[in-house]
Amino acid sequence: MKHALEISSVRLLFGERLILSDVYLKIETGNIMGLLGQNGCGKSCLMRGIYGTLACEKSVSIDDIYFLDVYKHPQLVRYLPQHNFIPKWLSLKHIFRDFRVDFTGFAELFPEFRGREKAKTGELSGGMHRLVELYIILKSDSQFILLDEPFTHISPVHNDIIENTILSEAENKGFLITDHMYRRIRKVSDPVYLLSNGKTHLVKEEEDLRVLRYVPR
Ligand SMILES: Nc1ncnc2c1ncn2[C@@H]1O[C@H](COP(=O)(O)OP(=O)(O)OP(=O)(O)O)[C@@H](O)[C@H]1O
Repeated sequence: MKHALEISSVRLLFGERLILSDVYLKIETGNIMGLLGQNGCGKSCLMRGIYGTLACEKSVSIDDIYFLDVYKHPQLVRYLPQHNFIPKWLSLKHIFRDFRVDFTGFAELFPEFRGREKAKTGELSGGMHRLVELYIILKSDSQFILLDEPFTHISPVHNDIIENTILSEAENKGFLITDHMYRRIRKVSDPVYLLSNGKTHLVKEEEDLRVLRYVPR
């Protein structure tokens, strides 16, 4: 079944500083929407605003039902924040069970985790910890997935596997992804927007990124 996440009238001010202004996005099942933008332009704030963990003016609906706090409905939306969110004392077994994600499938894709089900995330390297968080979010049973910097901290070979996993999960989900690995974002996403001066600009080709001063000329 196809679902639609619609975000409109997003406006965020910190003091006098306007961070987001009249942002509109529509993500449907099967869409992988990419979001690029300079450091500090408001990408994470936008995701947190949609998710409901940052207060801002907004209208967020899924299939025409409006939500202020969609984070209370993990079957609808899951969010990978920029920073680690799983406590270091939890075992992989515990985490995969809580998120109802199959550990065996994970260990088949990433053989270095084979036999490590009882390991705690605190025993993993930073990148492996991140990989666990990323995988359980994108494999979770949810209609829409927001990923804040999924590719950062992950090695290129693992990122190729993650890219393929996102593509296959997108058969039944909609994604909003932001990362500074803009070539990966452009490869996996369509459409791609660049957030600048609080507004979204559609990116069709690499030259647009130069014109919008995201990449150097
Ligand atoms: N609680 C807050 N109070 C005041 N300003 C804030 C607060 N949270 C974020 N900001 C500011 O809002 C702006 C947008 O922050 P945000 O984290 O969304 O940027 P970003 O686009 O995700 O950047 P990056 O690519 O560096 O992660 C930044 O200038 C940041 O300093």
